[in-house]
Amino acid sequence: MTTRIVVTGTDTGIGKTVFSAGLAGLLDGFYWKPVQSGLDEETDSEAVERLAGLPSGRVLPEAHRLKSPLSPHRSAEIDGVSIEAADLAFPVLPTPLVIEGAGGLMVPINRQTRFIDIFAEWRLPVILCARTELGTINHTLLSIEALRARSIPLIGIAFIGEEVADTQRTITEFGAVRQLGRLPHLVPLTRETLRKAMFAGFDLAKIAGGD
Ligand SMILES: Nc1ncnc2c1ncn2[C@@H]1O[C@H](COP(=O)(O)OP(=O)(O)OP(=O)(O)O)[C@@H](O)[C@H]1O
Ligand SMILES: C[C@H](N)[C@H](N)CCCCCC(=O)O
Ligand SMILES: [Mg+2]
Repeated sequence: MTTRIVVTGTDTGIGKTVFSAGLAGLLDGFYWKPVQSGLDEETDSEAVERLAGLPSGRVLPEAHRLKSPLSPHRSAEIDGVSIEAADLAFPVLPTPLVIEGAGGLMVPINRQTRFIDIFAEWRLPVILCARTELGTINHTLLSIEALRARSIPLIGIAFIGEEVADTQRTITEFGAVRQLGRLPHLVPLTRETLRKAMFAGFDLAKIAGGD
């Protein structure tokens, strides 16, 4: 059973947090967003508190909370702080832990280090979230290539959005990667609709089985 899973994505704003909330709920685990940039609106951790249906204490505090909703490296500079890789040592816990990056793989945490460099150090299995809309084939295959070039274990793709069967098939075939499932855009998005959609859309054995 994989106890620590990194959730990353092909871009910012594609649904990593909602998927992470659903996954953490399904695994009855913990959630950690090491670096949160943007504090004026609901943070990722607050969204997971609202959506995951976990007991209190399961959403761990961020290592960095940065004011501006920008790339972490820039948001940190504006706040006059520096994010170091050592700040992002993941906690060792007895139960599953879902760790969410920020934006996509190449997003920098400072002027020398990107999230993908952290993931390569961690060597934890990764789930890559991807849209299903036009444009996702390129973004997803590029992300897969970047993970493979660094031997970062990739459990598979979590598609987010309406079904586009040929796009999903094209990505899994060219990427030689498992499709873990698909999370549609939920209206309304609630703890209940998310839990139902995760049970319907994903095979936990494929996910928890690891890379
Ligand atoms: N499956 C979904 N159903 C309904 N709304 C969704 C879904 N996935 C994402 N959203 C909405 O889309 C917006 C962006 O989603 P989310 O915050 O999960 O993106 P993200 O990839 O985590 O972004 P970031 O890179 O900032 O962490 C949010 O308002 C979220 O509520
Ligand atoms: C602010 C946003 N919600 C994320 N937390 C950070 C996204 C960084 C994206 C950087 C980029 O790819 O240009
Ligand atoms: Mg997020």
